[in-house]
Amino acid sequence: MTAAVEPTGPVVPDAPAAALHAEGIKVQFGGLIAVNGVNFTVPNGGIVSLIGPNGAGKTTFFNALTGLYKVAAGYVLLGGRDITGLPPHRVADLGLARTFQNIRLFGLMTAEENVKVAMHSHLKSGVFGTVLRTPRQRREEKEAHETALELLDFVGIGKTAGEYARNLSYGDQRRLEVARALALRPKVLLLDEPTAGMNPRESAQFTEFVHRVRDEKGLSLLLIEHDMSVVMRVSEHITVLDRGEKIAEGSPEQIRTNDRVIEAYLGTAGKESGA
Ligand SMILES: Nc1ncnc2c1ncn2[C@@H]1O[C@H](COP(=O)(O)OP(=O)(O)OP(=O)(O)O)[C@@H](O)[C@H]1O
Repeated sequence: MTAAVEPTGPVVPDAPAAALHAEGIKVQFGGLIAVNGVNFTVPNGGIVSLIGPNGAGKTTFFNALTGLYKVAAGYVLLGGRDITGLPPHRVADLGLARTFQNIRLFGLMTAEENVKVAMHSHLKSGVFGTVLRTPRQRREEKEAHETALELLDFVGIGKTAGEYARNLSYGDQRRLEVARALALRPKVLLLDEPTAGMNPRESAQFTEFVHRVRDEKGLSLLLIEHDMSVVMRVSEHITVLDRGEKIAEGSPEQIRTNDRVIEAYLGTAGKESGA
């Protein structure tokens, strides 16, 4: 593989040609092994879901991928580059962005300001530019304003640009989180329970939205999702965790009919959920 010029992390020569690849990931909290030797791949342009019962280790695995938790063993490759052990902000700069299970917005900032804050790492003007309001800084401000509005439009909440984040509906706050993650210009986007709290209509629209994000922004996506009807509709590939271990992976059809998955998680509800 050819080494792209990036500021950190060695290029691993035989890394699988994937957007994101994790190998042998282990995360421990004292004596508890929350994730145990998990291998995992998000193909370029793929939409992958991570599912499993409560406490299976899904969020812990996400946190290990994004540098929030330290791994006890294993490594993570983003586009073939080793990002293991890098702090979350470096991981985000290198192209792995995420949303959180519990929405993390600045409630007393407007929707537009929330998106602009995320763009900060891409702006070139330093402290002096900010203080002196140089022409470059004014130009960047204008561009940031336009990009923020474009992103808000893209996620379907352009009209709320001037509203405080805390006044938006729950579904719109989730969309704002996605806009903010997209402002980082990621290569891979991780969504942690994106439809939690959405009404059935919003959940149904969400499937189409995820495909649009992938197609129009050229991203790969990884989701943790509890709503099985969403999982089965949105995913091209599903990985199932149970008690920290990967117990199955495959297409929605393969997962729906996998005996081990049915026993551990889906029960009859999984068999009944539509494709
Ligand atoms: N910060 C932590 N300290 C100690 N134990 C933790 C911590 N975070 C998670 N755990 C434990 O690790 C295991 C995996 O939890 P995790 O939250 O990753 O599961 P999950 O699959 O995301 O569950 P849910 O679907 O309920 O969000 C659980 O036993 C949990 O109690």
